[in-house]
Amino acid sequence: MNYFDYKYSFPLEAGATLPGFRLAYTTFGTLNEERSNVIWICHALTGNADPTDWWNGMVGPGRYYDPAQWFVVCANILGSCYGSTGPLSINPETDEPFYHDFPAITIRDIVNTLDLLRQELGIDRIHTCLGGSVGGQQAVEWGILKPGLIENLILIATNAVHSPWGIAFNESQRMAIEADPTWTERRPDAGAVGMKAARSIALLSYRNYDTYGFTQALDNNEQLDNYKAAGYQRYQGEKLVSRFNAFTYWTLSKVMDSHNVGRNRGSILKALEQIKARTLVVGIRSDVLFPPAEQQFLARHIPNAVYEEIDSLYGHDGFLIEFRPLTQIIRKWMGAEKIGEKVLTT
Ligand SMILES: CC(=O)SCCNC(=O)CCNC(=O)[C@H](O)C(C)(C)COP(=O)(O)OP(=O)(O)OC[C@H]1O[C@@H](n2cnc3c(N)ncnc32)[C@H](O)[C@@H]1OP(=O)(O)O
Ligand SMILES: N[C@@H](CCO)C(=O)O
Repeated sequence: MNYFDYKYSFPLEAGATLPGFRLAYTTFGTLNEERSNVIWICHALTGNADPTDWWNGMVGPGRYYDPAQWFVVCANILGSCYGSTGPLSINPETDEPFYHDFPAITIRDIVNTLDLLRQELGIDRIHTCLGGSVGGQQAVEWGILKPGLIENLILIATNAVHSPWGIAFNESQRMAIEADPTWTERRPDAGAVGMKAARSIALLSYRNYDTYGFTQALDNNEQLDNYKAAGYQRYQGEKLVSRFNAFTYWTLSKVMDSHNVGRNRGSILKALEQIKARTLVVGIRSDVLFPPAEQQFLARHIPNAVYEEIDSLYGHDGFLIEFRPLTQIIRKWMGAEKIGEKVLTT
């Protein structure tokens, strides 16, 4: 793991200022002489800086993004808890962790920190920037913020503005955290029980009716309790608690809520029109959180974007699982002769 320490005050979009920040990041492969082989991967809500961990079907030896050919960069985002500055970091003004005092941050702030890291690494063009979900929110924002920097933009299961539906899911999760009586305490595991319930709520939006029907089917007709689906929800909550914290969860859920590429840019359409990168947008047919209509909207309004759709039993989380169709679509698009052709599959 590498660290980038930015030692200057960093004004945030919502008004507060961070007294500097740290980003944890990984790189794989070698930057070529022309500095033209950069693949920048933006991670999703609870991801980290190591895509060979959570996207191992896309990145690694023999994968589409093979470090033998590409220089792959991924940074843990501001506000997260895998090495970058977040609510559990020490606030230099108090010498104590920020906890509830961590300031409100936005996707645009996160992208500005990524861009500072990019400059530090001496990268002046990104061959491909890609991400799914919150990762895609960063990628589209970066494409607007720095037109001309990114040559190829791949936006998967993401949107231009977070939907009222998505915000409602996030608020329900924050309500679960607030209902935990420990949430007001200043300790790293405050709100952990609430976060378990929050993850359980979130899972309903990351999967769908069919996912549960297929993977958590009733054992028999005689059952009165102890259903598999119930055990699964609890297990997933426990699993997140073992690797995450409620402060970060809260902060990043707010980051999703405020994602809106149109803010202070006239309109969402005007913002999307600024993108110069050749763009591929991928939707997942069974995604109930970021439904395909959101990606079709992106593809309609980003100049020369191509839209593709994949199937997945997993719904929204399909972007973390469906490596084969994703690779096929990216390979086809990268090799596409007719750049600018719009393929809208409904
Ligand atoms: C530092 C870090 O660890 S970062 C971890 C990396 N994670 C990220 O980057 C976030 C993105 N990743 C994810 O969100 C997820 O890992 C996904 C979407 C890719 C896959 O989700 P998973 O939880 O692995 O898959 P799935 O939903 O099928 O659940 C399988 C798990 O549930 C358990 N499970 C399944 N059914 C049940 C049940 N009825 N009762 C109890 N447990 C169950 C399985 O045993 C399995 O457990 P395991 O994860 O300990 O092996
Ligand atoms: N399952 C994803 C969230 C959906 O984007 C994560 O935990 O990061």
